[in-house]
Amino acid sequence: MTDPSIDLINIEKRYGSQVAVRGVDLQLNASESVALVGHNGAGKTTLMKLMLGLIRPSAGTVRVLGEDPVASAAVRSRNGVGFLPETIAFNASMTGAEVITFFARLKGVPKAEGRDLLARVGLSDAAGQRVGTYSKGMRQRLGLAQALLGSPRVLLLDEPTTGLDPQLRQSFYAIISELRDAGATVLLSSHALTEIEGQTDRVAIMDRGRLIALGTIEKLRSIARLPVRMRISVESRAENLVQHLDGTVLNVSIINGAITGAEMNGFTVDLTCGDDSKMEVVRRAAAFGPTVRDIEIFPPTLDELYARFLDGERAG
Ligand SMILES: Nc1ncnc2c1ncn2[C@@H]1O[C@H](COP(=O)(O)OP(=O)(O)OP(=O)(O)O)[C@@H](O)[C@H]1O
Repeated sequence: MTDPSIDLINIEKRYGSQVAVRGVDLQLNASESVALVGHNGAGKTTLMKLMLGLIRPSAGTVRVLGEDPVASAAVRSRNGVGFLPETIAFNASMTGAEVITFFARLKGVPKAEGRDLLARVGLSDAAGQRVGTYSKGMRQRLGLAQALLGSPRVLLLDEPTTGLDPQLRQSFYAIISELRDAGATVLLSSHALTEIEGQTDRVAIMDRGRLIALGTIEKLRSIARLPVRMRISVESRAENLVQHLDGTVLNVSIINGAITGAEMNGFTVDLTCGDDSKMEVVRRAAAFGPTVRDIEIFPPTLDELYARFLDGERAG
């Protein structure tokens, strides 16, 4: 097994009496993308700053590409890290091409790579335009292009899709997947839970400086044990199906309580059930006969899982 690209061991970061991050253990590997989610002030940016070596931990160990990122000798690992900050300001009087050439020079990367990256983020046509005339989405794409200079093995992106329209977001996530497939480690922070669902391999949930959950969405679902929602569509009256299910299947509770409340348009039944009784409900519904037209299953969303983990943490 290869060493993790990012290795945080029992990290604490204090600002005076304020504890920004505490007890964080986090290992990220090559060829994986991870979303870091949490409320404002949860500690996401602080973790990224620690990984970048911009600040030192008050306690614990940070290793990025095998090195302490704060150490002056850590040039190799610093060159292997790309970063897109939450807000990035460029010189408004420079063109996009000039900006990317400037950053390419700083990183010791050939100018041609900057041009290629502008094309990759869809800014070729605007390369000769002053950045001051760019829209927020264009500036964000320019920021992403500078973060990608030098083919970094680790990419840290702080709320990267803010200001991007849905189409740009899709192309942004396509770029992230390509980089991940090519072996990079991608960590991106986000508040947009609906948007990141299915876009990253793992999700890390932070709350008030602590890492309270980490895993694939399937793993988080199995830990959270939230109910699954189901929608069954029938050709005949839905009440008959409800009567067939109710009392025959354990752990089935009808949304809105009363059986009649479970009907929608007379032909649709919404149910919730435990994940472990989901298949039993499907079997029973299928046994109801050919009048069952469709069975849809809605597992808990990342939004719901996030709320559940936060509630659990705050209650416990
Ligand atoms: N330089 C600093 N001095 C003092 N406190 C700080 C400093 N930087 C961060 N903090 C505090 O540390 C905590 C974590 O902040 P951080 O910026 O890491 O959160 P975040 O999860 O990135 O939030 P957001 O989603 O708003 O960007 C907050 O309570 C914040 O006020």
